[in-house]
Parts: sequence; structure tokens; C-alpha cells
Amino acid sequence: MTEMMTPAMRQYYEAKQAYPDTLIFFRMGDFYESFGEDAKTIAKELEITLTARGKDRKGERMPLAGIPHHAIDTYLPRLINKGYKVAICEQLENPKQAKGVVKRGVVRVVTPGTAIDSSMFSDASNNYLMAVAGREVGKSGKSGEKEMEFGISFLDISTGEFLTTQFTDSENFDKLLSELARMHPAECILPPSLYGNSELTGRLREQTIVQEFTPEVFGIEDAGEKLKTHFGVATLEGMGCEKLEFAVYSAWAALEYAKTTQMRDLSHINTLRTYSNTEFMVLDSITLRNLEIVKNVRDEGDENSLYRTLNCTKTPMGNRTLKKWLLKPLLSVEKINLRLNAVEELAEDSLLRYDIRDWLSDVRDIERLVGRIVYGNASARDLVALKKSLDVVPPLRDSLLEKARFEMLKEIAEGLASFSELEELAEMIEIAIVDEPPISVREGGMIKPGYSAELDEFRDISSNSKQWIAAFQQKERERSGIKSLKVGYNKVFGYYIEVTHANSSQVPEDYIRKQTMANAERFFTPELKEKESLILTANEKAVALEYEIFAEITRTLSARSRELQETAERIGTLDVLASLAEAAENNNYTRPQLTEDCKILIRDGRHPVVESTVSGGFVPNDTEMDCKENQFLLVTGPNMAGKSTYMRQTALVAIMAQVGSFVPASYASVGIIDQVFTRIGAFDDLASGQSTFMVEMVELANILNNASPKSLVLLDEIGRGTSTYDGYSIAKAVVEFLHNRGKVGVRALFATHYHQLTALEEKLKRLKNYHIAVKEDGHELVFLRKIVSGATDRSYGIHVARLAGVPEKVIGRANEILKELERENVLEEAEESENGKKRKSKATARYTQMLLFDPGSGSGSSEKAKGLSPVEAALKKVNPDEMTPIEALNKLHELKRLLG
Ligand SMILES: Nc1ncnc2c1ncn2[C@@H]1O[C@H](COP(=O)(O)OP(=O)(O)OP(=O)(O)O)[C@@H](O)[C@H]1O
Repeated sequence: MTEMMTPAMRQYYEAKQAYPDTLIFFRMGDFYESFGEDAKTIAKELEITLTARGKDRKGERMPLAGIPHHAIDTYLPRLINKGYKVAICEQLENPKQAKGVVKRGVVRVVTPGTAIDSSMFSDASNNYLMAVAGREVGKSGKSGEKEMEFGISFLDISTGEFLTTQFTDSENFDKLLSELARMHPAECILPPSLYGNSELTGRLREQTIVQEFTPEVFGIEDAGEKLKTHFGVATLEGMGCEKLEFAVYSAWAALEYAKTTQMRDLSHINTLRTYSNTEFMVLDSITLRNLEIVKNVRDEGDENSLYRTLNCTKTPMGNRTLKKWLLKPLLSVEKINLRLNAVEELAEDSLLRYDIRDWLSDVRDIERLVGRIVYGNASARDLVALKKSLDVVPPLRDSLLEKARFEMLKEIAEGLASFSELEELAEMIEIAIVDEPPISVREGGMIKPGYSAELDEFRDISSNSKQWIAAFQQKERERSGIKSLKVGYNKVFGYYIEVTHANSSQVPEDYIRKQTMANAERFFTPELKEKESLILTANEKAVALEYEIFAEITRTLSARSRELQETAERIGTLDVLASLAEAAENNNYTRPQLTEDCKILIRDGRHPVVESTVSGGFVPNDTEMDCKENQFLLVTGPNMAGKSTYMRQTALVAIMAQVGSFVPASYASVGIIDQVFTRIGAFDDLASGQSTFMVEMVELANILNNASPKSLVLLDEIGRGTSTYDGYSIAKAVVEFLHNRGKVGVRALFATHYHQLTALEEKLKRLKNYHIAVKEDGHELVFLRKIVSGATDRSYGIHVARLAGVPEKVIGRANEILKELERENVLEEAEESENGKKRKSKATARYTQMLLFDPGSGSGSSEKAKGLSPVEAALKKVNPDEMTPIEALNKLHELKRLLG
């Protein structure tokens, strides 16, 4: 069968065999071709024509689909974004010089988590590859649940950022999934042992593309050694993960996956940072969504997110850093204050801030530029962009060195100053590369004249050639007497002398015929031939020399990739600090206080996003929470009054404060929160087959099981998805549970339409009722948006229905029904209380009788011991909450009378 195959097809099958789970882009001349099943997939996904050619291994027509090689930047991202892996099989030698079939080989495998080209990214966000290692480590004492030990690593090949962590997790992978939601990796790799856990892969697949990776890489004993070799260090202690077995496994797996797919130098990945989940406030995926921290719920874009509101960054590094800070608010008061000091300084010194932001607007994505330079796929334009970005650093640094008062800005300035070669590197690019170089690095035109004498000489030859040709043409015209004689050039035949047929008799004898055209004849002379070879080789040599110079510059830059990346990181941090200061100024925020206690005190708090969207002006509100009377706030109020907004703004102010941002309030003091839990709104999780109510209960269970005294819980309308009685019962039990949990309970805001719950204020001492005020103005309901203490007893749902445009007829009828229901309810309540009284009096009677006529029974003896009369004892026994003493006495007299 193989005899039928052309040598090129044999190469294709070899590539396919080596990379069976990828689509192969097989370079043939100016096209990347794909064959067989790959071709069918590619044609379908890219909507390109599927043809057939030659024979496959079975001797059948071979499906074929191809794209022009220059269009790869357009087509490849479309496949990668759909989760495909693509192996690029290039021609490894110049086809013109090849003896026999051109050598080909796979030069790179592009996968979602290992993309590096800017065309693959829709924005400046990080593009992480995630690797997970781990195993079950037994059962936890309390619940007998399985526990997992996980090591996870995140690698962004485009910027060189590399992070790792290790933690113990529940059998539901809660922490792992929270990290996944926070970091949003494009791809996740697992060893077979975890890949086989369908529950785990199922949960991961909801958020990312999951791949299995070979066992030889995961969990190998010398993973640590291999990492050390890569980083050129003797120990991983300095990186913080020497003793974290699974963190090390996952880090090596990520790096090895990157190496095997990229097949080139990855020296820009020059450090690994170990982080711990205990350093950050936990915002799980549900809370991130409910509070719209980085994405909105509507279309998953960033409009109306906290991130968008605060984002005044100027650089891609700043943009990415801001997102990271928002996803990981800090827990350490000290660290938060470092950030706040810097933000305050930049907020107050508007001149310095203005200058910094002005300089930063000229900075490009240094991290990704350096990534491409090390990687070997940078263009001369990338070098110019890097140079322009580096030019900004000296004035920025000097200004900070002179003016910065607080630690963080000073550190940034000193860090920038420590990179002493920065100016030299910028200058190296400045003197070598032209201001507007071409895209391609293989066609010349990149290097400035004067940079290399040798290059200038080659260039002289080719540029002088124009004059030489003109002079040659003139000379030949004169010699032959043919006025229309022309010297021309084309790619196939090189230089030629063209003479029309009409003048053919005048052609000199030493002309050698080259080509016959319809109207003319083309010739050359030995002199022209010699000049041609000189010009062409000079050109070729110039282009080759230019590439060599360019490569030399990129090598010098690569050797400084670490310092360049540190510079980029410092610029990112400075950008975020200046951006937070800018947002604080623009939106009238204030600096929050952070404390270690459990108080939250916010004066005139606003919702950072809603405040810019409401037309009539946002009404600020106070929040006061502590572990005493105000630990649990029960918020009632009509529909649309602003309950959810109020609850969310409280959490958002706290999150912003812990991020190190100023906050929308006139005063705010926040006792550090370890995790914000939210249960808000109804999201059907149809994909996982769960009903709205089930989703609600699953989220609720998570909160009840995991909230700590340092957490903040927001609950909106718990129990709405089921029958009123079930819902009310669950809501009440939840309030009691959270209020009483541990010794101090959990700080919680609870919005509800179950007004009966407000009666709990009398029973639960740390619970406080609040409601959002409204005013009735005739038929109109006026929303005052003000939170006031105390409960409300009306929902005004029908008013809201009218506002929403429900037809008047329906509104009128609804009001009638409501009145009827209220009347019936009054009657029912009266009847209930009458029945209640009857029951109580019966019970009282029975009990009193027992005590009067059989004083030894019940627990009367102890009362006797305290010197109480049986009647007094009976009175004490009657639940004082249910009957006043007078009522009980009356009943007793009545009882005696009856008994004669
Ligand atoms: N403090 C405020 N100042 C001005 N407008 C506000 C304020 N709070 C809320 N709003 C406006 O009221 C709208 C409704 O608020 P929200 O969704 O918080 O009400 P709700 O009481 O939770 O309603 P429901 O009970 O129907 O869920 C918001 O979208 C916003 O436009």
C-alpha cells in the first residue's frame, strides 16, 4: 500500500503518527495542507472548501483542505479557540536546494494554553496553561469525607509568568474549582490518574479545555531536579516549593508540556512563584459571578463589572495586574496599607500621577514582546516597540526617585533603577533598527545605514546598480543606434536588454538571445550577466547579514529577559496604583481603614457600578455590622427598593478595601473578611441537570458548611424556588443556624420577602431588622432608596407590576384579590388565635389539675423545695410567653369552680 504513497504523504503520515491527537498543518509550497479526517474537520470549522486528491493508504481519494501560508494568523486562532491542537509541519529546507523530497518536520504544536502569537488573544488578559497533580490522602476526621491533596501550576508562555500552589481539598474539589474560576486557564492538563476521575474532569470541563498528559511526566521523582536545571538554581527553597511535592510535579508537568509543544527556548520562563490560598480573600466562582467582579452576568463581557469601573490602566501589564488584584484581595492589613499608602500618595499628587500616566501611555506589552524575542518569533517592529517602551523608564524612574514618599512607590523606583543596562539596550535597538521596519525579518530593510560597514557596502552595490543600469542602457542605445532599447528585470530571467522586432536588424553581434516575446526580443551580454550576479548576490548577502544583525540583537535582549520582565512587572504595579488613584479621584472615593476585628462600618456607601448607571442620582446608605447586636442584618422592603444593591455594595466596598483601592463611601472601616459567600438570584444549571431550586440549595449548603466567623455572607430571597411553607421554614432555619453558628455566628446580610422572619429580632440577639424605605403618594409608590432600621410588612409587588407596564385591568384585579386575601388572612389569624387560646387553656387546665390534685407528680417537688405553693408552681410552669399570669389565674379559678 505504501508504494502508492508519494514521499510527501509518507512524511505527513509520520507527523500524524507522532502527533495523533492534533490536526496537522502540512506546509507544501505556499499552502498549509491538511488531509483525511483532519481536512474534513478543518474544512468544516474554517468554512473552507474540501477537495480530494491522490490516493490515501487504502487507495481511495484523499480529502484535502488547505489555507494559504500567509493566512495562518487568521485561521489558526479560530481552531485553537475551538479547543483544537494544531501541529505545524514546516519545510525544513529551501525547496530549490533540496535534493529529492523537501525535508519536513513538526516545529511547534499550538494548543489553547500554549498560544504565544498576539493573533491568538482577544485582549491583554493572561493566557494560562494549568497543570494539576495530586491524589486522595484519606478521610477528614469530622465528616468522614475523602480529602484530596492537590498541587496546581499556572503558566503563561506568552508573558513567562509561572505560579504554583498546593493545598488539601474536599472531595468536591471546592478549592481547586475556585482557583480555576479565578485564573480562568485556557487549557488544563492532568495525569492519567486524575484524568480518569470523571467527576473531576467533568467539573473542569465546565470551565476549560482538559487534556490528559503522559504519566512519565507527572509525579516523576526527579521533577524537582528538572525544574532546578531549567531555572539554573541549586534549590527550589527560594521559590517556596522545595517541600511541596505536588506543586513541584504540576510545575514540571506544565513546563514539560510547554517544552514539548513549543520545541524552542523557554528561557523567558525564569522563575516560579509559590503562592498560598491563605494569603487571599476567597471569592469562589459563584461570588465572582454574583458580584460581577471581572465579568457581567448578562454576556460575560466586562461591561458593568467592578474591573471595568476601576480600570484606568494604561498598559497591558497594568490591565492584567489589576484583574489579578481584584480576583485576590489581600488578608494582611499591613500589605493592604502598603497599597493604600501608594494609592493615596498618587491620588494627592495629581501632577505626579498625571506624568506617570502620560509616560505609561507609550508603553507596549513588554512581557509579551520579551516572550516573543526569547522565543525567536519577534519582528523588528517588536524591537522598536520594546525600545519605545524602555525609553519611558528613565524619566519615570527619576521622577519617582525624587518624589516618592511611601514604601511601595520607592521600591518600584529603586527596582527600576537596579536595571542598569536598560538604557544601553534601548540604545542598541535605536542605533540598529530603522523607525518603521517591515513585518518580515527575512526581506531586509530593518537595519539603519551606518550600523554595519559591510552591510552598507552590499547595499551600495545594489543601489548603485540602478545608476549603472541607466548608464549601461544609454551606452547600448548609442552603440546600437536603437533609441527604444530598454534594460529590464524580472524574477525568472534576471536582467535583460529588450529590442522590438522592428529594430532586430540593428542588434549588435555580441548580444546573446535570451527570450522571444510577441513584439520584442530579449538579450543579454557577458558584461550585463556579470553585473547581474554581483547585484543579486549583494542583495542576498545584505538580507542575510541584516537577519544576522537582528538575531544578534535579540540574543542580547534574551540574555536580559529576566530584568526586562521584572521591569514590566514593576510598570504593571505602578500602572495599577496610578489607575486606582485615578479611579478614586474620578469617582470621589475615600481611603478605607482596615482592622483585625469583625466590624464593618460604612458611611454613605455606594454601589461602585450602579452609581454610574442610575439616572436620578444614587442614594448613599450606611452599613454597620459587628459581632454584637449587628452581626446579622435582615433586610426587608418592597420589590425594586434596592435590597440587592445594598447588600452587594457592602460586599464590594469590603472587597475594594482589601484590594487596596479607595472605596465609594464617605467613611469606611472594614474588619478583614476571609471569604465572601453569596446566594443571589436564580441561575438554572440546566447543563448539569439541576433545577433552579436544587442549585439554590447546593449553593446554600456550601455556605452553611464553610462560612467562618471571618466570612461575610449575602443571602437574597432564600427559599423562593419552592412552596411558601417549605421556603419559609428553610429561610428561618438558615437565619437561626448562621446567627448561632459557633459562639459568634457569621456576619450576614439577608434580604427577604418573608416578613414573618422579622419577628426573629426578639429572639436572636445579634440580629437586626432593616428595611428600605418607600413612600406612598396616592397610587404612586416613591422609592426613597434609604435603608432604615426596623421591619416593613408590605411588599408592594403590585405597585412594581404597574411600573413594569402590566395592564391596568390585571393590576386592578390583583388589588382586589390582595384585599380578599388580606381579609381572609385576618379572619384566619383571628380563628387561629382563638383556637390557640382554646388549646392553651386546655393544656393549662390539665397541668394545673395535675399539680393541684397530685402535687407529687411532674417536677412539682423541686418547686415545693423552693417553698412555692402548688398554684405558684403551676403558674411558673405555664409558659409565660403564651399566657399572662392574670390569664392563667383566671383559668385556674375557673377550673376550681368547675371542679366544685
Ligand atoms: N441606593 C440607590 N440609589 C439609587 N438607585 C438605586 C439604589 N439602590 C437601587 N437602586 C435602583 O433600584 C434598582 C433595583 O434595585 P434592587 O435590584 O437592589 O432591588 P431589590 O429590592 O433587590 O428588588 P427585588 O426584591 O425585586 O429583587 C436598581 O437596579 C437601581 O437602578
